[in-house]
Amino acid sequence: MKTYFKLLSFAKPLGKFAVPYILTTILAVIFGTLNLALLIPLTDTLFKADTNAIHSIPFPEFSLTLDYFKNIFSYYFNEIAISQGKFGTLKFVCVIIVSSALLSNLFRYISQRVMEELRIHTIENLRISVFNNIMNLNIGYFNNERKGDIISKVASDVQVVQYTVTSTLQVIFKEPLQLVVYFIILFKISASLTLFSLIVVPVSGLLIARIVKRLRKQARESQERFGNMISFLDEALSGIKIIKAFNATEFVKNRFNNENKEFSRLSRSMVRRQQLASPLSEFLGIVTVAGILLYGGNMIMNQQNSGLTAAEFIGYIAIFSQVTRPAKAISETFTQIHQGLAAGERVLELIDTPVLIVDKKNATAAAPFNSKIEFKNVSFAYKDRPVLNNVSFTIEKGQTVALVGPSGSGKTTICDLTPRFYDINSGNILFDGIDLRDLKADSIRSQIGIVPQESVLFNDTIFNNIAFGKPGATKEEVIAAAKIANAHEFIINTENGYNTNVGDRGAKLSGGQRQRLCIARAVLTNPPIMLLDEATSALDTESEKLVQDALNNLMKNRTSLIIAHRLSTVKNADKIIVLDQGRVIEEGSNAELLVKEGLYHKLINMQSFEV
Ligand SMILES: Nc1ncnc2c1ncn2[C@@H]1O[C@H](COP(=O)(O)OP(=O)(O)OP(=O)(O)O)[C@@H](O)[C@H]1O
Repeated sequence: MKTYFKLLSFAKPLGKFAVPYILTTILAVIFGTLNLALLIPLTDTLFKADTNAIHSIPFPEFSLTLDYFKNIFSYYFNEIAISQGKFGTLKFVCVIIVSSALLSNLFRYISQRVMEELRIHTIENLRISVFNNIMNLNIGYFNNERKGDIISKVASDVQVVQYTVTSTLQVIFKEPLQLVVYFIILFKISASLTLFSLIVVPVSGLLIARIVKRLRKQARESQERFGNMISFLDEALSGIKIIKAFNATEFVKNRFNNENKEFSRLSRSMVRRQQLASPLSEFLGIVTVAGILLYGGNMIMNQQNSGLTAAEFIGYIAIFSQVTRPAKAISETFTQIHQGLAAGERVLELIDTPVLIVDKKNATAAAPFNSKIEFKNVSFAYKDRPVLNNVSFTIEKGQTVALVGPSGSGKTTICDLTPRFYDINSGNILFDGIDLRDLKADSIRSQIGIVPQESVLFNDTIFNNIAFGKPGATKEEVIAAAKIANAHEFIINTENGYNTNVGDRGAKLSGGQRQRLCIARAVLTNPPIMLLDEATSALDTESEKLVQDALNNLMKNRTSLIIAHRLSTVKNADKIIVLDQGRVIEEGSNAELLVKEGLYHKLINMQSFEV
């Protein structure tokens, strides 16, 4: 129930929808029921022996009861029967039946429109909240979650919530109201028959509750399986080249098929349960109608003093046969709501995941960078896996600092800590002497540019990929950045120049071209500090030179921290930090470190760097 109300809170402002919905639904229910109740005078007229025997009745006195309205109807009905005869009365009843059917359907249509509005509005809000929260989450969250699962929560689970949880809103109000109104009329016609029929309702309720009990757990499991399938799909699509190169298509297909089979098994079992509820309640409904036929028919046949006329009995059966419809709708909703709630829980988990890296209340905006970044006794662990141990070093403004060390020594981690993608466990990272945690994260990140090892491009035009970090950048600015990044020449030779689409993750471009676009993007935002992860993938000499020149242009007049993979980079760096197993073990210039004959010397001798 908590989940349900939490999901409903996304329907705000509920009042805007609730009032018109309730009003139109009440009217639809009233006219809908009237329609059926009119069967009684209709049958009465058809089977009445003689209208001449009818006498005038007085106009009823006003009172706010059901009987008053019934008496008004009887009055006019009587008058018409006297003046127009049998056929005239029949016409009168038919006109009223048609009018009330028209009104009932009109109001039902309006109420459904309001409900659809509410449904779409709620889901829109829910989707925005989920996506916003995902974007706000810290990078660490994504290391532990499967991308496909997140995708399936946003894409599929939100949809399930739409079709189950919000559709129950309709059922929660309308169907019970319809049931109550039907039962009022039924009681009015015959209290004893209605009491008899009421015995069956709790019995069918209990039976259905038993059937649907396991549904929620199954629904959750099946949604998780679906998430796995999307993950596989995502991985398979991104790694299609490798899959083919390693002849692993069969392996990947099998993995996907297994998940798919398991998902289908769960879906089958769930659907069977869900579908059992509806025929069961319908069957129980028919059993009740048959019971009433026996019981009520017997009353009439024996002419017992029940006050029930044949016409009333037919009207009664007609209305009672309609009772099963809202009852069925309610039972169906109960079976579906489990699926909706399970999906809702998964979506809410994502919305409620706390954003771990948030600005302190009194955080200030960092002033433009003007002196140094300092790591002071920094220790850091990914969850409980220690990675950096008491790391200290300084990057002075204008310096180029190279990080070197064996694989897994913690170079990337240091680069990720500088823009505060993670919070450290102990020590301080100081930006111009102020701890990162006392500054607004945005104000630091806006002063840091990142060129990752693997180019990150979006399926968009070249222009938009470059202008990504600077919304509203002009064409001239983008071209100037592309020129500095040695990218302009190749861009204007593409099919549509700056408007060429780069394909999924930049698939339509070469590796060197992708890198140069990423460099152009960094140039355009013009940050004073650059974090660079040098690409290790071998490019041909021509392309390599273009990229290297572009990087040199980018680093000019900036402060740079580089994960170095090239000999030229380390040689030209102002300072080299040598890491081993999360510790800084050497620090100095190329010449100083070579003299020491330590790890750096060893790395050079092992030809760990590309020339
Ligand atoms: N998200 C993560 N969760 C847990 N452990 C991680 C995570 N990312 C990295 N590590 C671990 O932290 C250590 C340092 O990783 P890091 O990526 O910083 O090394 P690196 O020096 O950049 O390595 P390489 O040169 O191979 O890129 C490694 O042992 C790695 O296994």
